[in-house]
Amino acid sequence: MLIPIPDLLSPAELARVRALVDAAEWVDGNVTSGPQAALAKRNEQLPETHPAAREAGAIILDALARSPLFIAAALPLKIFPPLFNRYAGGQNFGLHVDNAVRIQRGSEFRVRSDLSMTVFLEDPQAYAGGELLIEGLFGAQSVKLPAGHAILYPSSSLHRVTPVTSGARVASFFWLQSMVRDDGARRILFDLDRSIQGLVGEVGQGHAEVVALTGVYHNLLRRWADA
Ligand SMILES: O=C(O)CCC(=O)C(=O)O
Ligand SMILES: [Fe+2]
Repeated sequence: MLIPIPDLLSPAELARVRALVDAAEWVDGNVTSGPQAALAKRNEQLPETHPAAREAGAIILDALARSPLFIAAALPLKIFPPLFNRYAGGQNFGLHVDNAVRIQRGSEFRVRSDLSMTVFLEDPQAYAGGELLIEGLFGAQSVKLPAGHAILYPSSSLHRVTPVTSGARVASFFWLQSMVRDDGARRILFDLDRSIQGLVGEVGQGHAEVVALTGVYHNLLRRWADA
């Protein structure tokens, strides 16, 4: 399931993140790749431990924590510290699948990648190409969102970034481990949550059926969640 998170970053947060990452020194993106991704990956990245990446990453993590849509869709357990990439001059990332387990450099922190996320940090009009193409059951979907918007997609899906033929595409990307590992189960919970929120808008939080359905939601979550 592909879930766009519109306006994840406020304009002020976006400006701050861009000021931080634009001023930093970028390196070859293959510093964090495994051997297979290295064949496919042509871009630049901020080093994982760069102070600008840490500070900009913290802004993104704060934005995620206050997004009800993100929380409902991802049911996050552990989030890998956000990384930053940039593509220009024809750079691209060929078809690949993300590593199943990510280990943070110099720490014990490890995350099973259930979901991958890209936060777009440049306006789509400012560069040509740079679409994120994600393959799924219903074919490939092309994603190129306004700056400050994000896309959440299953880490199990094959995906690629098409060549950026003019301008530069700047983004944050990272992985997360969900409390609910199975994509189908997480989808059911998300649909149920959205329906309950819709009903709350119609009949109010205290309505008996809303209370009962909220119970169903939590009882399913209790069955499926690792917390
Ligand atoms: O740049 C992107 O949107 C995705 C990057 C990506 O797929 C990766 O680093 O594994
Ligand atoms: Fe990827």
